[in-house]
Amino acid sequence: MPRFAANLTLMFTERPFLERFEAAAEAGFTAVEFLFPYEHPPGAIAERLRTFGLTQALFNLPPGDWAAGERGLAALPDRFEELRAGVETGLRYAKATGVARLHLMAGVAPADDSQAQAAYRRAVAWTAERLAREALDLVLEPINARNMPGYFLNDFDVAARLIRDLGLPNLKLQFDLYHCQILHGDVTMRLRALMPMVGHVQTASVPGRHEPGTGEMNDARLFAELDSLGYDGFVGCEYNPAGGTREGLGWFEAYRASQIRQPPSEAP
Ligand SMILES: O=C(O)[C@H](O)C(=O)CO
Ligand SMILES: [Mg+2]
Repeated sequence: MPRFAANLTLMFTERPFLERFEAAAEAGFTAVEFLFPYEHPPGAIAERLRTFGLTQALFNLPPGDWAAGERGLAALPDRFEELRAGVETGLRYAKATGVARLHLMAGVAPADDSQAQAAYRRAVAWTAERLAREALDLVLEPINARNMPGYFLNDFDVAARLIRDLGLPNLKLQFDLYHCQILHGDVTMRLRALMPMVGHVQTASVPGRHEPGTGEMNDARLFAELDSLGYDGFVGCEYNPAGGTREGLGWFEAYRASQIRQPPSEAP
C-alpha cells in the first residue's frame, strides 16, 4: 500500500498552517508535504513533525517571487546566484525537518529557448551535486500549462531525457499523476517506463484536482500499480478538497491502517 503524504498547502486549510500537522496526524496521515515552509522558522516545522510523529516527504526549494507570478528560477539565466542562495535556505529547512528530497522548480520561460535550456541544465546539475553533499535527492516535476502557463518544464520526456543524460544518482523525477494525465495520458505505461527514475509521486483527480477517485482516472488502480512496481516512496496528496478536508477523506479509509507512523517524540 502506498504511504500518503498530506499536502498541507492545499489540505486542512480550515486551520492555520502550523495547526495542520496535528490535523493531518489526527486524520491518520503519517507523512506530510507542502509547497514552501519559508514563512515559518525551521524549528517550528521540526517541532510539529516530532510531536505528531510525522515524516516530511517533500517541499520545494525557494521559487523566486511567487506572489509576482514567478514559479522557480532554474531556467532563468540571470537568476543563478539567487537560486544558489535559495538552495542554502532550503538546506537549512531540510536539516531541521529530516526531509530526504527537494523539488527544484524551473520557472516561466520558453521551453524551446536555448539560453533557458542551458541555464536549466546548469542549475539542475549544480543543485543536484550540492544536495548530494547532504545525502539528499533532487526531484524535477513536469507541470501542465493549464495550471502553470508558460512553465518551462512541461514534458515528461524532456525531464526523463535530462535525468538520464546527467546520470546523477540523486537526480530523480517527481511524477505527478495529475500532470501526466493532462500532458500526455497513458499514465500506467509511463509509470512503468519511468519508475526506475521516480523519486516522488503525487496524486489528484483530473480535471478537478480534487480527492482521488473523483475524476476521469481510476486513481485506486494507479496506487495498486505503484505497489506492483515496487514503489516504496511517498504519494503526495496534492489536491484541493472539494468540500471540507475531513469530509473528503473517504478515499483514504482503505489505506489508513497501512500508514506507518514513527513514534511521536517529546518536543525539545
Ligand atoms: O504544482 C505542482 O504540481 C507542484 O507539485 C508544485 O508544488 C508547484 O506548484
Ligand atoms: Mg505536483
